[in-house]
Order: sequence, then structure tokens, then C-alpha cells
Amino acid sequence: MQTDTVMDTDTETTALFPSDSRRGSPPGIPTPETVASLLKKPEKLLAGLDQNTPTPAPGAPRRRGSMPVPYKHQLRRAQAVDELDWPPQASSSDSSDSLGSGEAAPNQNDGIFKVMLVGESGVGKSTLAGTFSGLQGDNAHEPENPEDSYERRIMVDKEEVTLVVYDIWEQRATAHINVLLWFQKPLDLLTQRKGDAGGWLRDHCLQTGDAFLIVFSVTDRRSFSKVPETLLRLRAGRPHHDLPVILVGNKSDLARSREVSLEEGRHLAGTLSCKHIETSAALHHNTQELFEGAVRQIRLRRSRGLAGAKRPERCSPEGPAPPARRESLTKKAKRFLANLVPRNAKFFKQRSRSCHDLSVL
Ligand SMILES: Nc1nc2c(ncn2[C@@H]2O[C@H](COP(=O)(O)OP(=O)(O)OP(=O)(O)O)[C@@H](O)[C@H]2O)c(=O)[nH]1
Repeated sequence: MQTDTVMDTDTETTALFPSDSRRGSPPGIPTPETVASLLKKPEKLLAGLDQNTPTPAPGAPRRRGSMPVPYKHQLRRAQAVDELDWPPQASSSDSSDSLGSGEAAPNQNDGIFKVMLVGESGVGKSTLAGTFSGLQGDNAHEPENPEDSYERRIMVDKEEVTLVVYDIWEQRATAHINVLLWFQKPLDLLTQRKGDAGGWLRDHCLQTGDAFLIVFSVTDRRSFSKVPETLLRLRAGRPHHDLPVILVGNKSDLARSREVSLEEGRHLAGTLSCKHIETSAALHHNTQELFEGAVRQIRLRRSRGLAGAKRPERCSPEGPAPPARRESLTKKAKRFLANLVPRNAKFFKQRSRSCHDLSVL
């Protein structure tokens, strides 16, 4: 299948997608309206991320049901809670190894696929997430969907799955938490927690995602040059996992403004042992392939996990919790470095040859 094509439609897409009003946080103290909207955000994010946790008993006061959205998109908002679940249960002071939800055994999450959109600001993450609601047969599309997570059931290779796409990466999430703390918590809590709040949320994202789409804009070389750094951060956060990571060169329709070639994108993906695809969120080009490819990548790893890829030396027989938390720094450093580079040349070549094929490992 030919997945990477280039179209020159600069003028059309400008009209389709007006500039994003959410970008650029206002300097100084936010207005009450801004704060109110910001306060809602982390609640939704945390609620959506915690879908693995048991549903509260009937009558539990804090949780409310999911909000309705247009049926034509078969799209459901993630559940929301009325209060930030604070402090986080996972020990953020420990190494990231100790965070739990994403470390579940492969068969615990079989029906749900959680995909995180990550990358620099302005590369098109939200627009890509928006296109997700228009996939599979419904061309009607809401370009400015305000939500941060999208859940829907889709068919991939004749099998129905629940795919949840999160658009919550980094800068905005951190800013929300900091503003939340500034207005809601006493000064002592602020000083204790402000430093690690955004970090914790980001860690939680890292631990929860089943696959990561590192988005860059082919019209912005800076966003491309940030990809390795982002990938290192992802792999450092999940050192024991062969994470499905897809590099997404978005805005492929803007041919005349292109700064990153298709070959460069593929080459970087090969070097970093990732998959690669170019998309145009504006034109819905390759977006379906992207999300279905993410599902396939997760499935491939899950089936490999079920076939016995679990590491016995790291996990106890009963569950995913690693028995040895207190690892020496040297060992940690070695393991960290080992996760950054492909294990052998053959493996590397196989990966780089097929980096554009999202249906194989
Ligand atoms: N031409 C074109 N424009 C796009 C495409 N994808 C996104 N855009 C535009 O790029 C701008 C930024 O897109 P967003 O989706 O807000 O980018 P983002 O990565 O979510 O940015 P942050 O919310 O700041 O993290 C918007 O004006 C979009 O309309 C695309 O594929 N082609």
C-alpha cells in the first residue's frame, strides 16, 4: 500500500483549520474563566487515564457519567471526576519502574488500546486527534473538538477494539496542574508538590499509554529535531517495554513549506527503531492508517507477550510488580542505555527496512 504521498494544498488547509486559540498561555494571573476551564482539565485527564481502575461502588459521590456526544461519530468522552485524585497513588519519588497501570500483564488490557499523541506544540496533535472522530465511514468532521481524549470502537483487521486517543502531552498538562495548585492548595502544598505535579502527570501518561505517536511537522525542522529527545524520555519512562512508537510527519499537504523530507523521517525512524508515517490531518490523509497501525503495533506486541516474552527475572510469579526496586545506579544506567540502542545489527536492519509498514513489528 502506498501510504506516503505528498499534496500541495497550502491555501485550502489554512481555510479548513483556523489558528488555534488555545496556544500561548496568558501572562500573569489567569482570569477566573481561564482558571475554571483549566481546573476541569486535569480532572478529565486523570479520569480518562484511570480506566483500568475499578469502577466505584454505586453511590460513590465524586464520579459522574460520561457526557453524550454526537452519535454520528460514535465517540465517547472519557469519564470525568469532580475532584483531582490527589495525591497520586503511585510513588512518584520512586523510579518510574514502580508506576503500575501500564505495566499490566499483556492479557489484562486486551480489548482497550490507549494511544498517546506526543510532540511539540503546533505540530497538529489536536487536529490528528480530531480526525480520529471522523474515521471509518463518516466524513463529517469537527475540526475543533475541545476534548482531550477520544474513545471509540473501531474494526481493525476484522476485529473490533476500543481505541482511546489521548491528546494531553506535556506543556499544557503541566501548566494546568501548576495553575490548579496555585489557586487551590495552600502555600505549603504548593511548595511541596508544584515541582513534581506536572512530572507526575507526564509519568502517568507514559505508564498508561500502550502506544505513542511522536508527532512532528514536516514544515518545522525544530519539531523534527526534538523527536529523539522525546523518544528517550518515553523509553526511559518504560524501560522494560518494547514500546510501540510511531513517528508521525504531519502536515504533508504543505509541500512548499516542507523542511523535513520523507527520507529523513524514515531514516530517523530506522535509526531509532520506530515506525514512520506521513500524514495530513488537514486532509485526513493517512490518518486512518495511522490509528489502525497503532492498534496493529500494540496487538503484535501483546501476542508476542502472550507467547512468553515476559521477563522472569523482573517480575514476580503473581503479578507485575518487580521484586527488586532498589537497583544500583550502575545497573540502572546500563539498563537505560541498553534500552536506547537496538540490541544487534540484524534487529536494527530488519526494523529500518520496514519502518513504513505499520502492520509488522
Ligand atoms: N496544513 C495543515 N495544517 C495543519 C495540519 N495539522 C494541523 N494543522 C494546523 O496546525 C495548527 C496547529 O495544530 P494543532 O492541532 O493545534 O497542534 P498541536 O500539536 O495540538 O498544538 P498544541 O495544542 O499547542 O500542542 C492549527 O492551525 C492546525 O489547523 C495539517 O495536516 N496540515
